[in-house]
Amino acid sequence: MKSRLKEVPVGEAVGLVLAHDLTVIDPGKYKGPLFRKGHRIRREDIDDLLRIGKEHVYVLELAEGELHEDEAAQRIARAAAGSHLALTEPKEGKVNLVAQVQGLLRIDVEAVTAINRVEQVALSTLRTHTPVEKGQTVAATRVIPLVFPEASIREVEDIAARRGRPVVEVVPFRPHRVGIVTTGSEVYHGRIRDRFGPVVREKVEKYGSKVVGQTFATDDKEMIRDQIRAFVDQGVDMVLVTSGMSVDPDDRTPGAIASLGAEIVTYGTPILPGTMLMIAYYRGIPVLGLPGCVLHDPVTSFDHFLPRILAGEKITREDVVTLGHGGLLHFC
Ligand SMILES: Nc1nc2c(c(=O)[nH]1)N[C@H]1C(S)=C(S)[C@@H](COP(=O)(O)OP(=O)(O)OC[C@H]3O[C@@H](n4cnc5c(N)ncnc54)[C@H](O)[C@@H]3O)O[C@H]1N2
Ligand code: MOO
Repeated sequence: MKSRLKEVPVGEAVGLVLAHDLTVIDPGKYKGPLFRKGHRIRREDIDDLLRIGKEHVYVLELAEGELHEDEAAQRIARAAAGSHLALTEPKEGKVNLVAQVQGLLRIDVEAVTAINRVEQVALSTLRTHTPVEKGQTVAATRVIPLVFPEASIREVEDIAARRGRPVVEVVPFRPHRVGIVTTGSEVYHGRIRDRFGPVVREKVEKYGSKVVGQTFATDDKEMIRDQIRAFVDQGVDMVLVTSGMSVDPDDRTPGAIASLGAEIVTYGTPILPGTMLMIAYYRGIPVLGLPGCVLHDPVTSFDHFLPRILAGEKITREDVVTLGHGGLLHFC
């Protein structure tokens, strides 16, 4: 049986779903809907309905196997939401997923596509790996028609359940203790003032981590290497080495990181600016070589990888090579 219209006295309409818009006219002041089609009538609405002359209303009777849009949206949102997300109350068939903590948004992109293949379902999200703030809406779902087949919702629920991981989740950042090694003889000898330290510190602290020390090295491979090792010996959770990442004879940072015997995940990323970034792990601790552009470009490859690492991800070569599509942030 399909849903159908039914006339009921307003007194008996509480909890039922209005089948059409109800318009109120206040002469000279307002003309517009008092309640919209799909509104679930509440006890406190009865006086308003009687005041505009409605003693009876048309309501929708849902048939077996049919859901109201609000309930359908709620079930999709519940199926998709993983940890650290809250659902808003449904409104006009729409439910938002709101981050409950600051952290890294992780999306199962394939699952989102599979869910959107189900007819008349819409699930939209921010891009995966976006750093999000507490209170930020990270995804929203809605169904298109007012009355929705429950079978389609079950299809969505099955897709989500089969993936074995949340479709949408927020992973909180873990506080890291960070050491900065600033390279460059011009900075070491005081020919120019260090501007890299403050830039990196601000980015790290924005995500709740702490810079526990900054040391300075000339363009000398051994000196840079020893300062990285000293931070790791001291027990930091991450080392960031600034500049000296290019191809000039005085660019010693990649060689210094390699000479530690670190596992080099990548020297080079398909994100621009920030192509000359290095990601390595030394005794399990992430060591990043930051190219000069991190100093002068507001958004670079570093801004992509930093939140992922702070959320506990171990970056792989595959993670890096798949970033070319959309990796052109701007020309530099
Ligand atoms: N032939 C090529 N040249 C360059 C390439 C390339 O692929 N081939 N890549 C370019 C790209 S992209 C970038 S990014 C930079 C990489 O720069 P470096 O990491 O080597 O940075 P430096 O040359 O050491 O420094 C750049 C600039 O910034 C000043 N600087 C560095 N550290 C500090 C600091 N702590 N405080 C203030 N200022 C600092 C430094 O004095 C230089 O002027 O290479 C391109 N070239
Ligand atoms: O590597 Mo530069 O790091 O693209 O601007």
